[in-house]
Parts: sequence; structure tokens; C-alpha cells
Amino acid sequence: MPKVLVVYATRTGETQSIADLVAEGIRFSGAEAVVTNINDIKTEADLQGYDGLVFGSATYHGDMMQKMKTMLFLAEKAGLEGKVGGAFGAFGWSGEAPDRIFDTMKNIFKMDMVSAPLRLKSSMLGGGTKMAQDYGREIAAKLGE
Ligand SMILES: Cc1cc2nc3c(=O)[nH]c(=O)nc-3n(C[C@H](O)[C@H](O)[C@H](O)COP(=O)(O)O)c2cc1C
Repeated sequence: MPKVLVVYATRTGETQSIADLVAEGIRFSGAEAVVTNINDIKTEADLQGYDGLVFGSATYHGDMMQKMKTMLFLAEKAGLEGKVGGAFGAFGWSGEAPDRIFDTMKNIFKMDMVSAPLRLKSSMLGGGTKMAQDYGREIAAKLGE
């Protein structure tokens, strides 16, 4: 069974809720999903052994959270080329973080990215729950390509 790691960086829990829903969508599609708080990613080995990786951060002050920046430097050394990838995050009005994470995974790590990052104001608003689950389904579908 393909295995996907979902890592989230959050301050008030919204991006964690999205991570859980993305993981649900992955599991609905028959793949395994492991959801991890970014605080538990200590070395590049923690990012290895997965077929897909999905990274999420909330946007603060027009940027991803500092912990996600630090983790992306670890990820650079983890040998993620060709792995399926996606990026997501909660935001209030500008939502830069998911785009920046997505572009790094695509351009630096050379991952096999889904069509676009997932930006949600809230998992509870505007169909957010379904959009997050569908993002998980899209990740799982790409694993099968
Ligand atoms: C001090 C502060 C700064 C913020 N800066 C931004 C920002 O620059 N752009 C944006 O889209 N949202 C911004 N937000 C809104 C958060 O991204 C939003 O509340 C999000 O849901 C938080 O996600 P989290 O619960 O995963 O931490 C800011 C919120 C706070 C409290």
C-alpha cells in the first residue's frame, strides 16, 4: 500500500484540521496516510520511506511559518526527487505559504507535484472540508499514475 506523510505547521490549529482532512481523503482512496506535527520532524530520516509527501503551513506576515522554512532545508537533503507532492495551508487574506512551499517542492526537490497548492480560509467554511478531502484523493490518484 502506498504511504503518504502529511506534515503541518500551525499556530491555532486550523492547518492541523486541514492536514487531518487531507489524510482522510488519502485513506478513502486506499493509501496509507501518516499525519505529523512539524515539531516531530527532527532529521531528514523522518521524511524518508514515503511514496508521497504533503507539507502545510499557515500564513503569518505574508510568509510560511519559520518551522516550515527550517524543515524545507532538511527536506532538501532527504532525496525526495520523483516523489508525489502537495502543499496546503490555512490563511486569512493573502495566503502565500502554500504557494511558496509548493514551488520549493517542485523546483528544488524536483517532486512530482499535483496540479496546485490547496489554500483554505478554514476547513469549516465554503466547502473546505470536501476540498481538503478531495486534495487527499488527488494525491492518492497521482500515486497510482
Ligand atoms: C498576527 C497574524 C498575522 C497574520 N498574517 C497573515 C497574512 O499575512 N496573510 C494571511 O493570509 N493570513 C494571515 N493571518 C491569518 C492566519 O493565516 C489565519 O488565522 C490562519 O487560519 C491561521 O492558521 P493556523 O490555525 O493553522 O495557525 C495572520 C494572523 C495573525 C494572528
